[in-house]
Amino acid sequence: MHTDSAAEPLDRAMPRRLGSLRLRLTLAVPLLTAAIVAAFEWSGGGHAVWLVLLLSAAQLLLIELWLLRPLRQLAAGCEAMESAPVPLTPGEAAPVAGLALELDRIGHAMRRARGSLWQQDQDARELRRELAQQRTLLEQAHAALEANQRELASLARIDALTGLTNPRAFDETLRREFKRAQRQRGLLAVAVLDLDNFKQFNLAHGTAAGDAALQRVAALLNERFKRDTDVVARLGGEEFVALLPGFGMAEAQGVLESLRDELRELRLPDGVGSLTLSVGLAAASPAHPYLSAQALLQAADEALYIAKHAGRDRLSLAA
Ligand SMILES: Nc1nc2c(ncn2[C@@H]2O[C@H](COP(=O)(O)OP(=O)(O)OP(=O)(O)O)[C@@H](O)[C@H]2O)c(=O)[nH]1
Repeated sequence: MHTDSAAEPLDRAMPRRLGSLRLRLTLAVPLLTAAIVAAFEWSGGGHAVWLVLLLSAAQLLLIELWLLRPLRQLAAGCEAMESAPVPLTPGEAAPVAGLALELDRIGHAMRRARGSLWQQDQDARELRRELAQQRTLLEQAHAALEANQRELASLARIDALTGLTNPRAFDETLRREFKRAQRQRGLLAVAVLDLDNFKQFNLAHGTAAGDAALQRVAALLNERFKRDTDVVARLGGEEFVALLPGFGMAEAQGVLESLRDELRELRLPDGVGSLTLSVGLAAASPAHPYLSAQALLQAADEALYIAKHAGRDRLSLAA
């Protein structure tokens, strides 16, 4: 066996060495056997027995050197690869000769490859875990964003102080209900309600008391106009509006007069006096149509103006 073959790539060295073994078996051993037979015949059955014995011994020696020893080394290499932990660095490798050394190197390379695959598998698992965490965080952020958007949308439609519908949302509803009433030839009443002398109320009791009063009035409006189709909004300051689908002038007037009475009796927080209300009312019907939702609201607003100028604390009907 040649030890300089350590530098040769293993995939080429292995077949070459096995081929060499096969050659020795097929050529050298039969030749020696033939020589032994020839010597035996030449000796004439016993005159040169020593030569036959010598050739037989040489054959046995060659078989031992060329065949059995390499095979033993091969077996030893295989056993070493299976059982003994082979050091990872070539410098630490035990000196194993020839084919066994090559087998040892193959085993060593395979173990390194297996170690590298295992490491890659671990890395992939870690990466998957991180990806799952990132996805969870992303989903949480998405949910928070949606909640914020919902809150913003709701803030955009609701008056912060009273919780009533705000003017923008009211405008949309008014247009929708007006078209519906037109389509169905139904009734639609709109009342604009304004607290009287609220500036003085604020001055007398303070802005906080004014805020509390506005909230109390809003709650009362919600209680009085609570059909599914009723909408109450705060237009701004101390001004409110009620949209009453299905109500004509007479029904709306009855409800609003009751409301004004209730408001006068309303117990305000901290017992800070009382409030009165001026109301302008307009109602659209097939007999009294309006050109647009805006025209209907304006008519109610003009009626409120008349109520204020007539002395406040009253309800005025649009012409
Ligand atoms: N406390 C409080 N006051 C408000 C709010 N918004 C508007 N106001 C006050 O409401 C008052 C409205 O005054 P005006 O427009 O003169 O109306 P008024 O005093 O009620 O007089 P008339 O409407 O003519 O009866 C002002 O003093 C505003 O500062 C609010 O959110 N909270």
